[in-house]
Formats: sequence, C-alpha cells, structure tokens
Amino acid sequence: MLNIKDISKTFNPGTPDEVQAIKHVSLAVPDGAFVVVIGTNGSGKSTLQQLIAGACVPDSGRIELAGEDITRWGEHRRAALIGRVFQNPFSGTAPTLSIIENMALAARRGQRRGLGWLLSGAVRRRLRDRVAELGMGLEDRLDNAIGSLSGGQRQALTLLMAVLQRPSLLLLDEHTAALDPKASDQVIRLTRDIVAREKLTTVMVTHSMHQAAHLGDRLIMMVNGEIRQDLADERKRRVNVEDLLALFEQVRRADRLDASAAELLRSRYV
Ligand SMILES: Nc1ncnc2c1ncn2[C@@H]1O[C@H](COP(=O)(O)OP(=O)(O)OP(=O)(O)O)[C@@H](O)[C@H]1O
Repeated sequence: MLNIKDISKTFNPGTPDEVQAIKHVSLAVPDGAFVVVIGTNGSGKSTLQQLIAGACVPDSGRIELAGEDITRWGEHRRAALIGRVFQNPFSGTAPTLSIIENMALAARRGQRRGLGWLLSGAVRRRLRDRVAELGMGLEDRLDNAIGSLSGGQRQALTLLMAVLQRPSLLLLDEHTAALDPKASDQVIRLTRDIVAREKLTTVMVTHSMHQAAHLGDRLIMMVNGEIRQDLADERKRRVNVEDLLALFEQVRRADRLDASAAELLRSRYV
C-alpha cells in the first residue's frame, strides 16, 4: 500500500520564483489499485510522482510504501520498491547494451552490479520468455542494442523491466506521450494486461482523456497542487471522455474568474 499523508512541496521558497507545487496532499492507494492522475498544466502531477519516487523530498508530511516510512529514503533506495517508466523512451534503458543485457540488469535491480550478472543459459531462457510475452517478436533480437529499437518497442521493454521484480509500486509518468498513436495503443494494452496479471499497485500520470476514462479503477484530478476530484468504483467506471473535458472546462472557467477577480482587485487598489 502507498500512503501519502499531508505532503507539501514549495520550490524556491522565499524568492520571487516561489511555487507551491503540492499543497497538503493525502492519498491512500491500497495494494492492487490502479490510480490514474490527470490535471491542468503545472498542477503538480509530475512533482507528486517525483516525491513518491524520491527525486525530491517533501517539506512536510509523510510517505509510506509497503509498510515502510520512505519519506527520507533516497531515490536509489526506493528503486528496490518502485518500478518507473518515463515519458522519454530513451530514459530507463542503456542504449548501447543489448535487450538481454538490459533485461539482466533489471532482473538484478537493487543488487550489487558487476560482471557476476553474466547470463547463464537458464536465466537467458527465462528472460527470453518474458520478452516473448510482449508479442513484438523481440525475443528473436535479444542481442540487438536497445538503441536500435523503435520508441514503442523501447517503452514496452522498459515497462517489462520495471515490473520484472514485481515492484510494490509502478509509477508511469506519461509513458506513452512521446509515441505515435499506434505504438501508444500497443503500450497501453500491454500496461493494462501486465498491471492486471501481476495485480500491481499503479499510479499513472496522463494527459490523454481517453486513457484516463478507460484505464484504472480510480481517477484523480489535480488543480493547483491539490486533489480536486477523486473518482472511484462506479463513478470511475461511468466516467467518459466528454465528462472529463467538461471537468477541465469548469476548472478553466473558474481560473479565468479567479484571474479576472485578481485583475479587478489590482485595477482598484494598485
Ligand atoms: N524543480 C523545480 N523548480 C521550480 N519549480 C518547479 C520545479 N518542478 C516543478 N516546478 C513548478 O511546480 C509546479 C508544478 O509542476 P509539475 O511539473 O509538477 O506540474 P504538472 O502537473 O506535471 O505539469 P505538466 O502537465 O505541465 O507537465 C509548476 O508551476 C512548475 O513550474
């Protein structure tokens, strides 16, 4: 279980560039839940993921994962519990190493790396079977450099590598945003299958309303560093793309009203 308790994060505090990116956010994600996070630009979605992954530290609050208080754990230590896939297909893999070498490294995540990971025949066969599950024919290209694959193939492998050790949490940060529509659909299908099969606890950030409507069992909408909507169960199942677009329009209208109220105040009092 992921348990985020009242976390806040301000960048550049006390300077003219101060941004309150996350404001008193609490979120409990039970084991096996698949949470999709949407929100307006700059609403704090990526910062929330960074805080969970340990790439930055909250100013206050607490983050617990798999029964451990990980709030002060470094990113590297958390990597043993958290699998991540980023937007950029070039992140997360070593481009000059082959598919099988990258897989072998992922299989040993969190352990000491050295030449000791040279592959035995049995390990190679096991990893080959996992690559074959992707249904992309990559099992016949195990010795090709990862850098020679398409973006979609790389993201599929990165996803597989992220779940190879069945992490306590899978974090997906707009992992299909840089792909063409066909590759994106393929990676989304794989995501749905792998998450369901492995019963993974998952938090996925997306800008795609289609993905938000059709994936996961809970949907969170962030606005200005806060969770503005939290739809689960039947409400999540019923939500469609039109509902989500209407929700964004509502938020934009409220923001415009806020902006014009601020403008009015300025023109009167400044
Ligand atoms: N390292 C940083 N230093 C300063 N400000 C930051 C930093 N990271 C994020 N911010 C600011 O914090 C706010 C939240 O940013 P964040 O990237 O989390 O939003 P987001 O919802 O992921 O946005 P987008 O959808 O545009 O990617 C923004 O105003 C952003 O400019």
